[in-house]
Amino acid sequence: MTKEEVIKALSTVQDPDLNQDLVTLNMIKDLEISDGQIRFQVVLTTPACPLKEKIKNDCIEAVSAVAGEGWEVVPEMTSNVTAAFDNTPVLQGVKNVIAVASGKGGVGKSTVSANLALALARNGAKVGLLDADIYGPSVPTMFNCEREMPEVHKQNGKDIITPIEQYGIKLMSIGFLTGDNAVIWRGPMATSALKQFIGDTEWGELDYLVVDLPPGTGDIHLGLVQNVPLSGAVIVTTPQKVALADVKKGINMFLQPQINVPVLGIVENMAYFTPEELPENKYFIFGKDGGKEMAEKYGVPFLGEIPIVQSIRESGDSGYPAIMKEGVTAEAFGKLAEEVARQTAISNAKRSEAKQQSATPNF
Ligand SMILES: Nc1ncnc2c1ncn2[C@@H]1O[C@H](COP(=O)(O)OP(=O)(O)OP(=O)(O)O)[C@@H](O)[C@H]1O
Repeated sequence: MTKEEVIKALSTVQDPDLNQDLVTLNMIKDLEISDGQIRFQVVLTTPACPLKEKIKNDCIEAVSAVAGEGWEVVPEMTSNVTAAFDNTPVLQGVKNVIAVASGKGGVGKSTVSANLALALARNGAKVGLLDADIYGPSVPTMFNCEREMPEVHKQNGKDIITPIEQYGIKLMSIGFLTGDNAVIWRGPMATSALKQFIGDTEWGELDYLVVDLPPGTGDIHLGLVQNVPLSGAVIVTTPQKVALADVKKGINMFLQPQINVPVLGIVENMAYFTPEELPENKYFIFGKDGGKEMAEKYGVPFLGEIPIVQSIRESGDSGYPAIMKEGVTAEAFGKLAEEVARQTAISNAKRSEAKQQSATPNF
């Protein structure tokens, strides 16, 4: 067997999400052929790739078919999360900024943000969570670090904030800086405070920074999307008709031409009630499939359903997010994280393809 033959075989294996073969996508690294073994790395675009097993099996099948008997094919599945943009002046070192938004309050946006961030980290990614809900910061309570004060140091005459680390992710919330004192920010002041707060936090290297936005579609949102390079937005809704009507506003905000942020998809929170001890029993108390139908209507991906489970509320209040305990909720948030990571990778691939095409001269 030669390396060329192996590469040729691997160039028949497609990444089903990105619709290109692994060799063209530059995903094959460190190919070695020795002692009856063909070893290589497959570098996926996210550690949470739900297609990991399929791609691995496709590689083994394609190479084995060419190599024949007597060869063992050993792909090593690794990952390198793709970045939304190269060399952005804001948030350098942060590959993807994912905004979590909702058209209206109380749909569980903060709960989804916190558990999504932890689920991404559980799959091996470097993750930060920014609580941009400056009117009602909830990260300090949800992560049991209400008494923490982030360290501030001077760098080139500027105050730089070190985020708090808890449960393996980096956290920043205006709540850390204001304590119990409610802050009344007005439009432009809120935008500039938030901009400073984001830019002056030392995040270091992150694969994903999840941003929990305030509810609604106001000035803060516009300010944020204009000042921070967002990979995409996740819209949280509940199944009721009234909540779904607000989703439209949320989607439209991100898609308007001067904003133009891809909507990674819709997640339906509180999709149905389930008793934790009987997870197969599902009660669709607010109606069924509203989020899914909304996603279809607007042509955006449906990212998944999160059930209403008593422990989600309890764990949020006790500072120990639900995903940290095995069970039906950990499973639901795990699937959501896989889907968000997947849609981010797809969106990044589309963006870089469009960039290459616009850079290619048209003869
Ligand atoms: N799937 C769920 N099951 C049970 N309780 C939930 C679920 N999702 C959220 N909750 C609870 O609902 C309440 C509101 O959730 P959360 O604070 O996340 O909403 P929000 O949309 O961020 O609110 P706000 O608009 O105030 O920012 C919290 O007490 C939370 O624990």
